[in-house]
Amino acid sequence: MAHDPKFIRNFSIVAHIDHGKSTLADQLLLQSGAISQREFREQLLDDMDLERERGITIKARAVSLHYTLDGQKYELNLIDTPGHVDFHYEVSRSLAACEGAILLVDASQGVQAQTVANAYLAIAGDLTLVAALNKIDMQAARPDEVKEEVFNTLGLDPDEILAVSGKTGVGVPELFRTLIDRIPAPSGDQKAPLRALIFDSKYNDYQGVVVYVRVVDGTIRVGQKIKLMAMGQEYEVIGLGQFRPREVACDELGVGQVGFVVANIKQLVDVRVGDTITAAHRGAEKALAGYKEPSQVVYCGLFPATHNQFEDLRTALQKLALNDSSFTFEPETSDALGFGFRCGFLGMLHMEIVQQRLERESDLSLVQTAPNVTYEIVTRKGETLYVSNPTRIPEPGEIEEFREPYARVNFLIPADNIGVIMTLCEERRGDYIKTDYITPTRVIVTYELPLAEMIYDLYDKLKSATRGFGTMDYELLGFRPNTLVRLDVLVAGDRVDALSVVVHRDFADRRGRKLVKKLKEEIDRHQFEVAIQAAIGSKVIARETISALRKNVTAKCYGGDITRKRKLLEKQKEGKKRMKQVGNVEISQEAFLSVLEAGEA
Ligand SMILES: Nc1nc2c(ncn2[C@@H]2O[C@H](COP(=O)(O)OP(=O)(O)OP(=O)(O)O)[C@@H](O)[C@H]2O)c(=O)[nH]1
Repeated sequence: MAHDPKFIRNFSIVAHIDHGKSTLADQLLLQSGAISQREFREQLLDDMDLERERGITIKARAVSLHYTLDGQKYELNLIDTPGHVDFHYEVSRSLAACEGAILLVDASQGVQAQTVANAYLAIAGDLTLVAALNKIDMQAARPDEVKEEVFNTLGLDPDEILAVSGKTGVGVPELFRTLIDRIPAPSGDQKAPLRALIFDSKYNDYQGVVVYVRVVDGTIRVGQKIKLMAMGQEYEVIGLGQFRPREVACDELGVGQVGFVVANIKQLVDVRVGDTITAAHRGAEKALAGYKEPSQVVYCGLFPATHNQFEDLRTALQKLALNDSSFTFEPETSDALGFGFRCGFLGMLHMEIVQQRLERESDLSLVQTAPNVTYEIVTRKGETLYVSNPTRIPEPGEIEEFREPYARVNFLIPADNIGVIMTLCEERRGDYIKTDYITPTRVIVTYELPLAEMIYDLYDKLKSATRGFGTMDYELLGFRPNTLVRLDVLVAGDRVDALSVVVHRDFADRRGRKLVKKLKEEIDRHQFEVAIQAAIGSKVIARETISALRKNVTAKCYGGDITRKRKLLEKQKEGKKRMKQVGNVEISQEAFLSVLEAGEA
């Protein structure tokens, strides 16, 4: 097939989570003949187990399909994007390879926080937006109102908004026509030296690194020597192809085409997403505009529950990093927990996913410390430090200014819930910015909040406060100074480094009291009395005591009641996996995370 860019369209689907992107993508494949009815039902695009279970797309994918409109054959390249707020970064990098995007909105749920956020990402990337209401087969669909919401939030013309069903396929032929009519064809220079944008990469046991590219200028050919411009490395192209959705090999990819390159690249770290591929001989002078590095915003320590599994954990992390270059890890030593790793993630959901994959794929049992953010600290000596581990925070006397990251958060909620959301944010040291009505009953409330106050449970709190109807989105704003202190915990007189947290001074006393109380509940009684203290520097601000176990209590527990005994044993077995011996005291995984709950207002 000739690669006339005139007949190529590159686009993404952007939507709020669960608004039906994957289903629509599959429907596009079905209606273009790329997959069969049976395959359609099997949800082809989400091939990771975890994704399927959780119903979210984690990694961006690119699929090429061929569609004939009015006798002309078109190549349509669909680049799938994740919808969750943690994965903004992946959305932007996928969008950079496109000229257009389908903005998909669930016709019953209406505009949600990530509908707005993702639409803005597409607009910022100068893409043509094709708005479509999805799930119009549903009884609860309310197309007219939702069109109005799209108009009020994004200013898109209601008359141009399509209505489709990814499930039944209704409206999809018209969607194809609109995509072809409205999205501009790629406009590269066929004669110029090769420039291809790397928008994703994936590790594969057989081929090494598979690089996803969009050719901007020139042509890439099998056998050609190429250079990755940022890294400066040269490789020979040993394979090229497209996903349709199965791998289909080809000899070359021309202007505007999207496909994959195999070139004997050994490790994911050798490739930088956003880099430009050019020819090794007489290549392009100037690279394409790359994009930002992913920024890890949440950190936590991961420690093997048993001491001898450190190397296993390292192996497991390295393996995972082969396919996810957006999380980081480095060795960390904790007095309390021994050897482990400090890991950085794009957000809370990302953290949860990584942890689950680790446990699932490597049979490790892990102890996780409370997540925290990175702090910017200016010392009395004038140095600026970035600290993502509370135990590394200098003593109070050495700190000139203590700064924490802030985010601007948009809550899209029913107007009835404005009050609860405001209370939620005020309790979390939020600064109110504004309220915008998108319809008389739905609003966007904007706050600026310390990131540390958001990472644990803000999302869950929002969901329960709005009975599931509220959604949120955030963008990082940078660091701001605050009166922050490190709160330490001493168990039986020893500081347990893994329990240290950073808190605002005004909340420290209350937090300290709650924390020791919570720990008292979480730590089992021992044969001796255990004191639990919260301290700032050397000043103890709260204390609880776990009294010693009396012999006859155990005797009773392990006595006649057989079901109770069994339950106890089971619980013990379960708990054992995640217990850590700290000095003479056993501390459970729950206790390590309880520092978070103690943060709740
Ligand atoms: N009735 C109806 N249900 C749909 C339609 N499209 C998707 N769904 C359902 O909506 C849910 C979410 O669909 P997905 O395609 O997984 O949504 P998604 O946007 O890809 O989700 P993420 O990748 O997690 O963002 C699934 O239960 C689908 O079966 C539709 O047109 N009609």
